[in-house]
Amino acid sequence: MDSLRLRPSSLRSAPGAAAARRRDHILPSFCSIQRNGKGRVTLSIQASKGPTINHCKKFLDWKYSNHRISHQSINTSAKAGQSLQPETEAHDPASFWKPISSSLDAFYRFSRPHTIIGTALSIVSVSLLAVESLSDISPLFLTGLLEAVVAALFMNIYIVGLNQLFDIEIDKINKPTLPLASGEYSPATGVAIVSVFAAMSFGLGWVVGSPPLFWALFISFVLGTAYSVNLPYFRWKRSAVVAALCILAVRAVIVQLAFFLHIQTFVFRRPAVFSKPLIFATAFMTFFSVVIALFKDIPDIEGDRIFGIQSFSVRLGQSKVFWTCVGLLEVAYGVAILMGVTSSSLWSKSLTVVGHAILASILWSSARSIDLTSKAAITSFYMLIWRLFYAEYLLIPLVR
Ligand SMILES: CC(C)=CCC/C(C)=C/CC/C(C)=C/CC/C(C)=C/COP(=O)(O)OP(=O)(O)O
Ligand SMILES: O=C(O)Cc1cc(O)ccc1O
Repeated sequence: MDSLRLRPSSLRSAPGAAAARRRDHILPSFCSIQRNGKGRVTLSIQASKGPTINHCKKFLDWKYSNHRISHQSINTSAKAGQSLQPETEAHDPASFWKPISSSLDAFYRFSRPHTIIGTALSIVSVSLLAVESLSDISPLFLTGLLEAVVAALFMNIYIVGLNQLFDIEIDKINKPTLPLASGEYSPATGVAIVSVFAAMSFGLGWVVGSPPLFWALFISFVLGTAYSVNLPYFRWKRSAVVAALCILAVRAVIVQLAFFLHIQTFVFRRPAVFSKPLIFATAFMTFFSVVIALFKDIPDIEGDRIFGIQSFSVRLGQSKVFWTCVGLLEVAYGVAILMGVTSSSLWSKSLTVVGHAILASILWSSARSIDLTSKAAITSFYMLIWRLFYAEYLLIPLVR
């Protein structure tokens, strides 16, 4: 651990101390703060995560912007741009891998892995709905599926990356470990990454030549852009209803219908038939998309309030939104169980009923024990919702 020492006076007497105190808990994963009895504040940097002194200065600049603290008042032996890793490690072979692993770590966080897993699983799952017999699982099918998944993941990275580019200030409060908010990525790096991924997604969609795939990418691009960009008539995330509709349109409608049509009509060259499991998947994911759209903002009310984002949690309160989400999912599970009961196939009936009953009870027992005053608990519950989303896509191909 290397450390930066701040002048004690700058943290005690400066104006705006209350505002800065509110930010005291906001630290990127590589920083921690200790105060001693004499009012001296030490910010410790975990060198293994690879931040440079510039990252730390940028972060301190923001965090203590209400204090009279300048770059000059930070005492450190490291020079600007220099990594905080100790010099003795310079020739250590392990130090060769550190920048690589910290870049991979930053890109991993930038890609919002929970959304990536959700997109990949959902496309594989709906593609399987077009499979009629084992002989359909051919190289033709696997290539068509792979092309669709890769193109969608590129677009997913564009959408979530663009969102981070336009939310840098909000994320400094709500999600300070995201690489643009923490200063690990400069805005120029962010712009370069999202541009390359959008271009690769459209490039792949164009080369494949599947109309449903191309339209799926294009509509997701338009909605993902309109959701985040700060231009007149856009930044639809400001309105909770429009924001939820964007997510619903992509996750509930486009993913189910367009990716099914890509496999059914473009890969298999069969007529489009909207089967019972496909209608079930679209209806179920309508509930799930609304829940994701509402729930993702529950832990974020502090930053959203400051930046005028009128999320349902900001308007109605966290507890109301939390229980609405749990209620919506329980209703969806109830409908799924009823659908399972009406199935003519015994194995599908049993798996659908038992599977959904298990998921519904996991949700209910976790909801009853949550501490809604803890941001960490709400965030981990949000991840449980994503795991239930993944589990649903494992069940959907079994619905007959
Ligand atoms: C290409 C295909 C078919 C899928 C992409 C899969 C995605 C990303 C679907 C979501 C569609 C969409 C319009 C999303 C916009 C939502 C978004 C970027 C939400 C981020 O919400 P914020 O609350 O702003 O951000 P944080 O969660 O980072 O706080
Ligand atoms: O993908 C989605 O359905 C919505 C979404 C949720 C989230 O927590 C972060 C990014 C994002 O796009």
